[in-house]
Amino acid sequence: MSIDITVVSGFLGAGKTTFLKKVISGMQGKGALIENEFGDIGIDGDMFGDELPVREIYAGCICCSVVHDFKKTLEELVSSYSLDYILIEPSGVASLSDIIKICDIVSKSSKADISLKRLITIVDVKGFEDYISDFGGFFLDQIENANVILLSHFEEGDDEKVESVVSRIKSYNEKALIFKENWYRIEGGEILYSIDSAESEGYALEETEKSNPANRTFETYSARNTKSFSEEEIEELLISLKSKEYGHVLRAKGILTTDRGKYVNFNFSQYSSSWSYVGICEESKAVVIGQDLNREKMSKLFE
Ligand SMILES: Nc1nc2c(ncn2[C@@H]2O[C@H](COP(=O)(O)OP(=O)(O)OP(=O)(O)O)[C@@H](O)[C@H]2O)c(=O)[nH]1
Repeated sequence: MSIDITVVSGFLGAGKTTFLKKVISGMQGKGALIENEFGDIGIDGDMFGDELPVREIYAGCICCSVVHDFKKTLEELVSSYSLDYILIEPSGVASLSDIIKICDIVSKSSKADISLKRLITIVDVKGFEDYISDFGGFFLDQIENANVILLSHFEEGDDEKVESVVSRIKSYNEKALIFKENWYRIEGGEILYSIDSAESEGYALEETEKSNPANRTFETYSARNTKSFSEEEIEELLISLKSKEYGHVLRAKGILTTDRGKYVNFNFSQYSSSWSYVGICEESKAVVIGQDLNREKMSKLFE
């Protein structure tokens, strides 16, 4: 029996973790998840509770600066645990083509029967144009090498925008299955069924012109044991991260405590932000990814 690998890539905040959380319960057999975060602190791993074993690799991308950790983790998983499937969530700025290559190398060296079953990229409709023009080197590699593309961050009535993004995606990758429905509103098993019942073209590596490594293009700020916030202050925080006051913030997320002793999960990108109450967490923490970050101001905000 082969071990099916599903890679869920997509730019910062596209919805990778949200997608995985939805579909995990519909996966058949015994599996594990490799969760990669560009920031110094893992946030997403906590979102999976004990649904399946999660291996977290953070402080860089599994395709470059922490590639050895990734190879080691993948080798160990394929050779020691009789798994049926492995899910991989690379950081939002990872190169999908490099991850495919690493999976191929591990497949050959371990003699394990690994099948790259789903190479999924989630495309944020709202951020599409800006991400192509500002970070094309990272973003296009994810689009060109996917065999399934899902769209995120759009609502009913956005049909024109969706069609324009779909036709741009087709110009970069005409073979991928583009799933136009709003998966965010669909039950996990149904999404998997739709993806798997469509004919897949397999994959052919596309060599995108390489950009600078992610750790030379993006920087991160992280904080543990962050201060407490009122609900109003959390709203203000999400608005203020949009201004240039803190630098060019592309993504921020974390777990904060409120002045009423509750825990809140917050999510920020330039195109959407939200927060919601979550159960008791081990610690409060925040991670910010961007460019020219103002660390002094950032630490006043969180610490
Ligand atoms: N409205 C809407 N919100 C979405 C959609 N997809 C994701 N979100 C929200 O966007 C935020 C970020 O989603 P994540 O799943 O954490 O994104 P990610 O790609 O894992 O983020 P990073 O790995 O940190 O880059 C969360 O608040 C999600 O609930 C979507 O299609 N529509």
